[in-house]
Amino acid sequence: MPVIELNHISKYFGKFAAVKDLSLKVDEGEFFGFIGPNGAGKSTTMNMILNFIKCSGGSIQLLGQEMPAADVAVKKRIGYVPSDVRFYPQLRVHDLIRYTLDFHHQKEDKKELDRYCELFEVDLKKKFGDLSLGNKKKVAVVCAMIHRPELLILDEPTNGLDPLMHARLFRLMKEKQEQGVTVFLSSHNLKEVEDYCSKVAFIKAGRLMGVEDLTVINKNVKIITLKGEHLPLEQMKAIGAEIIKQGQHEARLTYEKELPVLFKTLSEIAPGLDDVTVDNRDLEEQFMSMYENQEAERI
Ligand SMILES: Nc1ncnc2c1ncn2[C@@H]1O[C@H](COP(=O)(O)OP(=O)(O)OP(=O)(O)O)[C@@H](O)[C@H]1O
Repeated sequence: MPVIELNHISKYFGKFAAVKDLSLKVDEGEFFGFIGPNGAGKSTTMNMILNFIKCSGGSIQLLGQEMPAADVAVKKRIGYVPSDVRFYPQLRVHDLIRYTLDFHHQKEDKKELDRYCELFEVDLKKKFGDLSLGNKKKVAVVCAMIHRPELLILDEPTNGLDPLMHARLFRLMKEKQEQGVTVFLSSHNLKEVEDYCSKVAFIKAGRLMGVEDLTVINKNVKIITLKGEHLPLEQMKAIGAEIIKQGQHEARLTYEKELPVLFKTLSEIAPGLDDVTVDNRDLEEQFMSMYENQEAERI
């Protein structure tokens, strides 16, 4: 069953389309990455999902219920970490967590709270306004998880966290997903998305560029970089390689056919070149080639 279902949603700010005709399904128990360059429309999409802003068009179903009609009922089942964390500065962290639990009609589980506080080094006695950016983010993470949500929506949750906390947060999200929680997160950290997510959606200029299953995305795809005075691109194209970037003395190509054919061709062309490298394609390469090749329009 889809936990998040977006049907042709759009968001216009005046005439500017921040999100345009975006349809997406996130199934129960998935660890779903939502990636795209700055200003692509990730936060706008999340804000529409959570009914913080109204869609200009399209419809949204969350946890099987129609939004915005089911707003409060659905939000009780969701944990959310915003990209820009803002709570009342005068509130102590412990009070903030108590209010979160009250909203979700839940009692404090001391053992669980202690575990999160230890994991993220959160000081319950501090005033929220006195915390650093990273520590505010960690409090937001605890607030998002403490009421045991079925769906976690996290907007660049690792922003401001140090590498140790990055790792701890991703491990905790993975643990939640293994317990059946659906995780939907936007991120600029492609390595982490690649390591943890089962699916990834690419968004650019407000449009969905594609959804990829990360278990198959990079299988058998090679990235070949050729450097030299004369690049034998026709010979590479003849064996099925596709050019993804071409400069005067350097070209990058993808290849996903028979490897013996590739290596035979490379051994023939290598003597005329300055350098040849062959790598497995990773998410970063996929991301870069997708963004370099396609320029979506905004109307
Ligand atoms: N309230 C608003 N009024 C006008 N334009 C807006 C508004 N909110 C967002 N935008 C524009 O919509 C576009 C998408 O912004 P959004 O914050 O969704 O991008 P993002 O993918 O989350 O970016 P980042 O990775 O930098 O956080 C941007 O060009 C942004 O300037």
